Amino acid sequence: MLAPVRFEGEVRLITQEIWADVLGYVRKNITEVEYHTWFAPMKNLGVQEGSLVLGVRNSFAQDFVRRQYQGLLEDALRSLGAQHPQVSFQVLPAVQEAMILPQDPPPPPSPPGGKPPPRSPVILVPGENRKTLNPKYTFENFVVGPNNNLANAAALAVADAPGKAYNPLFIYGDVGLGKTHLMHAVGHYMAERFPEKRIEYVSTESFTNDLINAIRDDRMTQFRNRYRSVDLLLVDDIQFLGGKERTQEEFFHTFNALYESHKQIILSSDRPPKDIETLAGRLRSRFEWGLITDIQTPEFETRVAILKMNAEHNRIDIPQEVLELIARQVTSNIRELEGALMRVVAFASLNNVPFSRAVAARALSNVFTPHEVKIEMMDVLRQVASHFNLPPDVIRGSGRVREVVVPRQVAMYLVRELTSHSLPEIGQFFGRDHSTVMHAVSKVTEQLGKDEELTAALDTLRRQIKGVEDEEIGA
Ligand SMILES: Nc1ncnc2c1ncn2[C@@H]1O[C@H](COP(=O)(O)OP(=O)(O)OP(=O)(O)O)[C@@H](O)[C@H]1O
Repeated sequence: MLAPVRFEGEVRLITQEIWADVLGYVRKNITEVEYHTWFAPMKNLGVQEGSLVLGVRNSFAQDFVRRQYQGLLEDALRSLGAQHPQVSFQVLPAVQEAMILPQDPPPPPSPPGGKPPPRSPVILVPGENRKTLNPKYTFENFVVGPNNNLANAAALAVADAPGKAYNPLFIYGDVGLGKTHLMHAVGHYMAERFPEKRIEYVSTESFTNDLINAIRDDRMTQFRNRYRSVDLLLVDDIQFLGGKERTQEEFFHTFNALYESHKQIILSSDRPPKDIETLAGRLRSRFEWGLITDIQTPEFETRVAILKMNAEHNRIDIPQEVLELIARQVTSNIRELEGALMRVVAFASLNNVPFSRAVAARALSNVFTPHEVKIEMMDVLRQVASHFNLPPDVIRGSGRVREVVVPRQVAMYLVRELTSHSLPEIGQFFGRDHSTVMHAVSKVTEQLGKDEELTAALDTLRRQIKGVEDEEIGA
């Protein structure tokens, strides 16, 4: 997802997602010919000292693009929130240039009317059996929480005893919750232990397209060999089989062939087999033969842990409170959660400012509207505790000295104001009953306007809790 780039000085990153937004903006403002000539081959090299560095093929392109398009690129960055956008260009060394060209040469054409050339014998080189797997999607990189621990345990069991533990393993859940990641993790695990095993990962869409092409080109034997000779078959988004009779028929035979020879099958779907409409009964029942497990949306702590792991992975030093703010804003899709983190990283890099809650709130304000920010009681407690320089547990504890009582009342007051929790819920959180909360709220209300220090503290705290401090974000 990220394009981490090491520079001599500061290491900065910019996401492919942001780069895609920049390209989208540019494309709307120039002709297609210009776009394909100058922008399609460009490479995003990341951000260095607030400047977006773009790789171009040679010094001619460097001069031309600088003269013609620098302003447009800066406008694009401005539209994404950069306050002082800067763009610079670097001629790519030959190796990096190669990376922007298509990786695989096109397949040689089949001789007209003749059979396709025979397949050369397959020699597996290390890693060859997992070339369709995303290197990032391993068990080590999978954060386990209450939302996915069953699916994770099932995947581990399958990885340990492929074809024996649960066959098929059927993982379902909403978009972007880690189904593909877990499937690939099994693949990596198996590839490491058994380098000679054949592993095939395919989306249902690719399986369908392969089938259509095989029928069209009269290559059904090849098609069948490909899918029926594997040791581990991973099929993503199997719900797309619904309504495709011919593909279902072919998949049915593939499934049987693998199952009968004790080869492992893992399927992912956005819903359980019983909810896949127009799926042939015999396939549905086969999908139910093994184990069906789901992945739910992750809770707050798991979301923070995922962000933390991502940041560490990319060597980004980002404060916990910023991660927490991001985790509160994106609650239901881990792909979006990771995108939000990268948006914040890119925003801070482009504006050359350190990470803070304010920067994160600004970076995400175009994507997530403030009313979506859900404030938790713990947020309020943490901010109040840090404002008064007390540990959160002391505020919730039994201390009755003024230095603790006032912050406790302020915390209760702000929880009442900023969350929708009821008085008894707030009381329970603070280990008190609801009448204590009512008392705290009226005590603080009484002081408002009279006690300037308290009023100012409340204002600051409110802004901090909402992540909208008024600090100037520009460099
Ligand atoms: N528990 C987790 N720990 C770490 N990263 C995770 C976790 N769950 C998901 N991710 C990350 O979230 C992103 C989306 O995950 P993935 O593609 O596996 O989702 P999916 O459920 O297959 O989505 P879709 O239904 O769109 O195919 C990936 O980058 C993945 O690494």
